[in-house]
Amino acid sequence: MDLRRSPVIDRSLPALAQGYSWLPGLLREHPDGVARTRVMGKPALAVRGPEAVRFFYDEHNVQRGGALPGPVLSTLFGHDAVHTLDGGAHRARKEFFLPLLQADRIAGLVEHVVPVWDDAVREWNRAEQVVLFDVASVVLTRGVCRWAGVPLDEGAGETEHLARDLVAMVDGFATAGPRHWRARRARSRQEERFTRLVEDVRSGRAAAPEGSVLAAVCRHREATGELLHPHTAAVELLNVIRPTVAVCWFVAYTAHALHLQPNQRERLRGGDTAYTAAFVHEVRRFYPFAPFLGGVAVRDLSWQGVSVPAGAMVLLDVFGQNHDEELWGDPYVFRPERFLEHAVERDELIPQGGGEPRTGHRCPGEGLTIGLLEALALRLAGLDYTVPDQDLRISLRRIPARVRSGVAVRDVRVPSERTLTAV
Ligand code: HEM
Repeated sequence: MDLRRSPVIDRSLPALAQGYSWLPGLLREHPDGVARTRVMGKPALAVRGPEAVRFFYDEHNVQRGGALPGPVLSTLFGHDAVHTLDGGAHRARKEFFLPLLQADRIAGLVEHVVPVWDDAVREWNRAEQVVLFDVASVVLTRGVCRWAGVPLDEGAGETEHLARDLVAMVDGFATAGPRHWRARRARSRQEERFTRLVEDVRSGRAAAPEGSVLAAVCRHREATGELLHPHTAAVELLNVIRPTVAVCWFVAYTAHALHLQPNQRERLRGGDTAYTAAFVHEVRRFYPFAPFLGGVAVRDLSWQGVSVPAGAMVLLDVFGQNHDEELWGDPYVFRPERFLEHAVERDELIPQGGGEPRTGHRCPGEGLTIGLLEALALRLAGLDYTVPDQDLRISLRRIPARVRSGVAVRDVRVPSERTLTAV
């Protein structure tokens, strides 16, 4: 089979309309795990499975330059972001993010977010109703900014504004409608503000706490030895803050899982750390977030007997792999125990990409995400609340998916101090 003879109809728009089921549907028609299509005007190969992950993450095969469409850069990642770089330029930029993989950094972020959550819980108790997605986004914004050394004018409601903008950037990257334009405006606004912050720190008009993410981005240098352009530094600082706040998607998914399977709440309250870790993996596997990843073939390639010409797109089906029956057996059942029964291989569970985060494009925030979710899932499970009637559906046609209601809760109470201090 030759990819040059791929379908002539471009699937970019139908892909947006079909959402998460697009590539899994295509791959179902090709049980050998290889499907041909056409996106962004180019022939494209869709792949999944641990071996495909290794093929995709080998930069002698697939690179990122030119793979991400402009509308995604203008909303989700920012232009000139680390996501778009290859080779030496990528490795030099990635150096800025690598300390985030360290256990002490992960613990530091969790230690900043947890007290903010605990303070917020007291407020939720006084409110008639709170939407967990929204309040978690504010908690995460306040916590990550304190940790990263980013100043916020609390009196002016800056935390809530920033939280809304960061959520909008994620929410609007894959649609052509008003959500997309909201995302673009949010990004422009915050890039401008963060660029000013970088310039102020460099000129001494503002202080960056020693050892903070803000201080690091202001000092970081490109492979050429030059300081990052202030706009690029702002883009990369946002590439730490924004995805950390996006953990609110998983907090709402956690609440969804606890509501539909109340026994999970009891298991988490039991305080078994291995079970908590398994639960968090299952939330990241089961619930939809990143649909697929794209790269460009750097030379004429062959994958499973299919010839892939240089310049063709290669798409890694992230959602499909996390729901692949061959890998998971019962992929559409929420069952954390699966992660206690079998150790998961590096390239099997890929909600945040595959391969090695140090050398490739795998998410450098995976440890931060897991650390935060372990702490917040335990705290959420430790709370008592009621869940009024609401629309808890999650549409797989919407990218990114989210619980439609955001999970509204009432009568929030901390049943005992023991539950909170067990974290
Ligand atoms: C909400 C949870 C998160 C999800 C679902 C997520 C998902 C992803 C995915 C799918 C990728 C692409 C991997 C690739 O291109 O091969 C990625 C890359 C990235 N993520 Fe995350 N992420 C999350 C949290 C974080 C956090 C907390 C950070 C903070 C540091 C972060 C920073 C990044 C960066 C900088 C990249 C680009 C890495 C590169 O291109 O080398 N992410 N993430």
